[in-house]
Amino acid sequence: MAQTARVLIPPPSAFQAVSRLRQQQRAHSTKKKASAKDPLDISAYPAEYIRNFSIIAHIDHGKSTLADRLLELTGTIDKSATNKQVLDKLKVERERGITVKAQTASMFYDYRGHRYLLNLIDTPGHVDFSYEVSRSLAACQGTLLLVDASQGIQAQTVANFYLAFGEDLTILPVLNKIDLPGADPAKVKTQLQSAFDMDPDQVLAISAKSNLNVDQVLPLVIEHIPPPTNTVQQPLKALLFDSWYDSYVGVVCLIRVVDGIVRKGDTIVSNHSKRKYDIAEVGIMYPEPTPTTSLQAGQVGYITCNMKTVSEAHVGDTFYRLKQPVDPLPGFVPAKSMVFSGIFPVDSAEFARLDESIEKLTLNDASVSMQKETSNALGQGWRLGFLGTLHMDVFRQRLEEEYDARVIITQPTVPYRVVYANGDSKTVRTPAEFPEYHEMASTVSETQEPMVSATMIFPQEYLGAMMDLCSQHRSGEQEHTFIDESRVMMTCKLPMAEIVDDFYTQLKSRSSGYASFDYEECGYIPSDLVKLNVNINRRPVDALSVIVHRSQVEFVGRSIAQKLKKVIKRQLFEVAVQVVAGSRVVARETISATRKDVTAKCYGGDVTRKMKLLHKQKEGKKRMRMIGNVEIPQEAFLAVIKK
Ligand SMILES: Nc1nc2c(ncn2[C@@H]2O[C@H](COP(=O)(O)OP(=O)(O)OP(=O)(O)O)[C@@H](O)[C@H]2O)c(=O)[nH]1
Repeated sequence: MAQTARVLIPPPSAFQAVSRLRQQQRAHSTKKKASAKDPLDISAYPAEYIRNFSIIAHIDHGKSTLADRLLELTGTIDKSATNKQVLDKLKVERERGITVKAQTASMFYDYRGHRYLLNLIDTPGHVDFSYEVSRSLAACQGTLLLVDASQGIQAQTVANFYLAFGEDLTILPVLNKIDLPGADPAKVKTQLQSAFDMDPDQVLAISAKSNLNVDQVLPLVIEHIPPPTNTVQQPLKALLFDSWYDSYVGVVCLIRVVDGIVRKGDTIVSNHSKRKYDIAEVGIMYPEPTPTTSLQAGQVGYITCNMKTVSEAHVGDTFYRLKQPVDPLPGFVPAKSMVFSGIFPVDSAEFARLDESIEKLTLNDASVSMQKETSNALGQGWRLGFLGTLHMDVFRQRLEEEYDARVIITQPTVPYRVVYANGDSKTVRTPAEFPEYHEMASTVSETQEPMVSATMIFPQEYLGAMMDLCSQHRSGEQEHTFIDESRVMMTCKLPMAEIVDDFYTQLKSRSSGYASFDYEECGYIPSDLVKLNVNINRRPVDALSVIVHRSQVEFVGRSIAQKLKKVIKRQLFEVAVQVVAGSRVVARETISATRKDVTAKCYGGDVTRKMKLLHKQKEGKKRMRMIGNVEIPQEAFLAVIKK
């Protein structure tokens, strides 16, 4: 029941002051957390006055901008110019202008005489991060489906709609960017009607940038999204849906309290590991972690406890109170890695440090799978599984920027399957595991590759170019339908290996950026696969091996040899680069001999200058790998990845 008289949180103006103070604290020192303050009492918010919702959309349709506006409107953050995209917290997100990690923020909002506690989850738009979206949706009862009024429905609009639909959430369509001259709200409303059977009259049209109609968003949320169920009297049942590592407080778990109540000092048990934890702090993301006296049924917030290692926070886990076990929540289907790549430290002395960094980073990103790997050429490293190539690239960037790591990433591969003559089969995640040429005929009965079902949406004038692109990437039969008079939705099956390569870049360039793309995995088909090995001066460099379809052997082989020729520096002797399929040389390049004297330009005396140059050369060499007697630069591995 409503207990408005007991609202103990400060009024919005005081919140602004707290928020401002917090920002100042953040700017000057990151040492002191808000935990020094008295905890907020949010027990006066029963489920009835809570709304948990997310914003989903295609990439760049304005989710983070709308989230900013809502946080400003509720006084959760200032309207200052520095408060841009506050929920895109990672450096990589700000640099690339994309959301990679779903973020939660709580707000208080007065509506029709009541104060509501609203929990908003901003989700990523890119297909590689859709796992983040599905986890976030498990903490919500409804979602805003945001569509750019100038671009209309795109591939991830469709994919995200079906994710939310599958979770049985209330979906509220919102058109954004109606301030743009190219915006055509009427047309996009028709698209929403024909694609999702939505009533055009129920679609709210806003501009998150200019604040137009943004004040109508939260009333829409309160009136149409159902509150969570009020089960505060029942034993504690909480879903762990996200977690991260904070260097001051350790592991932070984001939870949705489904039943009961949880407070500081309680002892809870993880259903996954059956380990006990004492809760050190509970709180809400406001938008920074802000302690509260409790979290109760329907509320979304964080807990910190005595979790020692980052791997203990198992996303999808259910927590319950000690001695009061409950039926666990269904959790999540584990994210399936689509792209596997080897990661090795540039300097092998950094292995232990990199191991720790990767472990921390994978806690913040449960969709990365990890296993140790040893390469003849690169030493000890890891084989990591990612959801896509952007995901892989973002992971690498975060390792380098947030953990100051220097790594070599090998050519990504998809999980192939090898069926042996004796009936056994195995999934192959690295070229090293793939049978050699001579073994194929005697022991292997079939090789298979994973396929995806791809959806593309684009203006109809690009239909020919898109059909061409798919055919060149070994697509199956293509089907297309018109979603309005000028836009086409095309679907087809493609080998996953084709899309981890440069498919997306080509799709964008051939459609002048207008085509959008989404895919989901759809099983394996038999495929004639061949392993290509690279020999440098007759020594195999296992980290450069690739698995390709037989039809691509010559083309890929030539391209690898040419790229390596460009990036491997000339040595004091001649270097032969060979790409081989079994004993057959598919392509060969020769790098002629030279001698590089870095001090050549230093005429005359200054010995310190010469020393400096020689030292610099030595530093540069740390980024090299010796394969036999040939130095291979880091760029060689990157060159093979890039087309
Ligand atoms: N003109 C106009 N531009 C907008 C509006 N809303 C957002 N933008 C701009 O659109 C771009 C993308 O906005 P974001 O909020 O980062 O989009 P997003 O959906 O969060 O992006 P991802 O998280 O990467 O999927 C930014 O340059 C915004 O300034 C709007 O209402 N009008």
